[in-house]
Amino acid sequence: MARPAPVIFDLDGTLIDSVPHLGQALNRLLGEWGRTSVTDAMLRSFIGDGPRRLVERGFAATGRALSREEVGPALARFLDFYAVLPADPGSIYPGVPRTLARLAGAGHPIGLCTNKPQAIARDLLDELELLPFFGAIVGGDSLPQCKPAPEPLLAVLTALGGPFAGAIMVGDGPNDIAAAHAAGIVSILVSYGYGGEPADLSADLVIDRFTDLPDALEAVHRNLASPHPTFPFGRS
Ligand SMILES: O=C(O)COP(=O)(O)O
Ligand SMILES: [Mg+2]
Repeated sequence: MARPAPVIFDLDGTLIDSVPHLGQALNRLLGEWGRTSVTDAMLRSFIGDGPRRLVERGFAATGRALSREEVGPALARFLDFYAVLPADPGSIYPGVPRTLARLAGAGHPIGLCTNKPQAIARDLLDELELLPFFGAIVGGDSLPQCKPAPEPLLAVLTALGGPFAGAIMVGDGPNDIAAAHAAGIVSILVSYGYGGEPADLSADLVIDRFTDLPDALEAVHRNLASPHPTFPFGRS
């Protein structure tokens, strides 16, 4: 029997709802600069390209954009604010721990590919008691490239002991789907995250709840084992 396929997860908007904490840190920073706060809806559209872009977008949305010289110190200040916030178990989306436990129990190698800095992502997973599930973590600062480039996904697969047949990326945004596409692996979109309209993102499958994942993986497996697979991305 083929070994279970590796499953690579995005972090923000997929495993955890990071809007409250990112919002607290960003709005503290904006407040120091005399700016108005950003709303949760704005934040959702800012997340997914790492903290530097988040900070830049926060400033651009509330007044003058930061100059190139201002971005570094503003980012450092943002990360200071963010780092002191205690991880909130309530930020984990419903069913994530038990579903990860089920996948790990079935033998799926599990990895993380986020555009958050690697150390921050690792510490967060550790505090939330999710770290033991992950055999590899690649962050937005791990490589010269970040999602939507394929390199971070391929690095996760290598770190998990790949190459593998039938690897799967699970994420909430266009970067996740594009990175999977570029890496030639199957993509599953979670519809509850920050990525916008599922119809605009050409994922192989869409799930509405994290707990739908085992059934989705089964559907991927059946598809890839069929004589005429249509995953990834309508390949025939
Ligand atoms: O924008 C970020 O900081 C991270 O986003 P991601 O975990 O969805 O890649
Ligand atoms: Mg995300």
